[in-house]
Amino acid sequence: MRILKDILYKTGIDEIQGSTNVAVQSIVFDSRKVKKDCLFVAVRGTQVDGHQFIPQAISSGARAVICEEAPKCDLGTTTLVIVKDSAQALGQVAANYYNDPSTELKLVGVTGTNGKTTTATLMYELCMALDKKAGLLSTVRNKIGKEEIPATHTTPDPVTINKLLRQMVDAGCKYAFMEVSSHGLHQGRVDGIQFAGGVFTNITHDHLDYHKTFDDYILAKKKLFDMLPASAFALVNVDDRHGNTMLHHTKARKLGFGLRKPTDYKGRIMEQQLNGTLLRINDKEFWTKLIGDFNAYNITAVYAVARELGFDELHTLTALSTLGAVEGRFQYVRSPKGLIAIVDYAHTPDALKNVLETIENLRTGNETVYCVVGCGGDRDKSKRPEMAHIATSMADKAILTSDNPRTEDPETILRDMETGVEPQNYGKRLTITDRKEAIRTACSLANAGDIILVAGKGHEKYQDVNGTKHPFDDIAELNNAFTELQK
Ligand SMILES: CC(=O)N[C@H]1[C@@H](OP(=O)(O)OP(=O)(O)OC[C@H]2O[C@@H](n3ccc(=O)[nH]c3=O)[C@H](O)[C@@H]2O)O[C@H](CO)[C@@H](O)[C@@H]1O[C@H](C)C(=O)N[C@@H](C)C(=O)N[C@H](CCC(=O)O)C(=O)O
Ligand SMILES: Nc1ncnc2c1ncn2[C@@H]1O[C@H](COP(=O)(O)OP(=O)(O)OP(=O)(O)O)[C@@H](O)[C@H]1O
Ligand SMILES: N[C@H](CCC[C@H](N)C(=O)O)C(=O)O
Ligand SMILES: [Mg+2]
Repeated sequence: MRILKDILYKTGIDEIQGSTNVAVQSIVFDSRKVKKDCLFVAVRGTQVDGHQFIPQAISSGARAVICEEAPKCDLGTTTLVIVKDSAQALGQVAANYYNDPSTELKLVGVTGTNGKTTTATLMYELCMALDKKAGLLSTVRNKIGKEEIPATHTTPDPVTINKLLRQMVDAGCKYAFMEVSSHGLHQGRVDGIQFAGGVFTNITHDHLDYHKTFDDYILAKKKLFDMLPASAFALVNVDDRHGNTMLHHTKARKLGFGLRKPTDYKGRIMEQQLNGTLLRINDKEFWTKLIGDFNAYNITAVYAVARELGFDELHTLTALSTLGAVEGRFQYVRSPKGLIAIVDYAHTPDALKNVLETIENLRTGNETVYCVVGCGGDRDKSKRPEMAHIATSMADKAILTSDNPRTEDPETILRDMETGVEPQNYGKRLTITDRKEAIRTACSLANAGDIILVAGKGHEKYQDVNGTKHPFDDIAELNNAFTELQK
């Protein structure tokens, strides 16, 4: 419970009608979830305008309403607070409600098209390995110390974020790491949050269905760096051509990491094998269990963050070398008879290309590389032909299949993908709509020593068809196929 007037600071108030000396029991931004004496915040969304639900919120017992425009209905005893930007106000009021938990933590935000989950999760695991209690907000899971809380979004709504950060502080966490998606930044989900550091991994093609232009997408990511205070650090991948753009208006300490250009944290792959990578960062060399150039970037960023947070160099390196793959990120599944499958969340053209390149570099002989891949429905359509092109040109055999068709017809998605297959690669591809069947087919075609990449779903445990999430797990499907086919 909080008194309204105590939680309205920095919300950009234009006008108040009614008393602010009233108690609110919770903050709600969905009229369907309104409870008695809550504060309802009306937000203009991507589908509907939350303002239209103000009368419903009031009749369901909202004690106060924050909005941009006064409703026409009778307010009764409900207090009305008119602000310039409700989404921004929601972020701020949520932080205020929970007493600014982000200021009591060293909170590092990670943004970028690919690598957010891996980088944030490795940072969290590094802290825990060093006996520094930490929290994590990620696509795969949220963590408060060792306690696990299921994740619904990459970056949750502001009320959930602040609630979880407060729970982290109460549980004794000193550090927290979170993925900050471009949707989250654009929708003000982290407005009101104070970061101790921001990390930019990279930016490539994705989410152009939502952000419309690549420039808008870049600007959304840049917002994280624009909002950092002077006491924070801003760490960017200098090998990405938009890395420096992120730093243009930041007040924070500017730092770089990368594998190519000289910079503050310069990594270099010294040796790469199926079971790990010998990495040099500046003048320090160590083994990591992670594989691939992209993971060398991720590990270099994690090392840089650890050093910027003041962690001891030797302890950090020792702990880093113990960390393994993040679930569904270049995760190995081996068959009893020596087939190697790799489950990876590559769901963008860039990620798919990186993973196939990494596999190519790990080849020791004449292994055949199979790639099972699909593209999500109700998502950026322009990546479909590109991903099919990458799969059929880089793997020896590609099996195009479904990945969360959502409200779209899976066959239509596959036809979109097929337009990217070049005539010389027609013979290398099979199209099998049913993902289970696609995985099984790859397993039946492959022989010992061959490599099967199953891309796109990673840790996901479902296939979303028309709003119903049917249980589905790439790893379980692979293991079942290995058993049934005695591979
Ligand atoms: C497209 C998108 O990002 N939508 C998010 C957004 O909802 P919206 O703007 O679409 O909401 P809306 O339906 O237009 O409604 C507007 C407002 O009216 C309210 N409302 C609506 C109906 C009603 O009856 N009563 C009512 O009060 C809604 O609660 C909302 O506040 O704000 C909601 C609250 O924060 C989010 O849950 C929701 O995420 C949806 C479910 C989603 O799928 N988001 C994905 C695309 C997403 O955010 N992904 C990124 C990761 C992307 C990546 O990098 O891979 C993420 O961070 O997870
Ligand atoms: N630094 C990186 N650069 C490019 N690709 C990467 C990088 N790290 C991981 N990947 C690839 O991208 C995939 C997704 O990685 P990860 O889940 O860490 O990214 P993410 O940014 O959290 O994605 P999402 O936006 O869907 O949450 C991985 O499975 C891997 O194929
Ligand atoms: N965060 C991404 C995940 C995509 C994963 C892929 N399996 C799909 O469903 O398209 C999105 O929601 O666009
Ligand atoms: Mg993620």
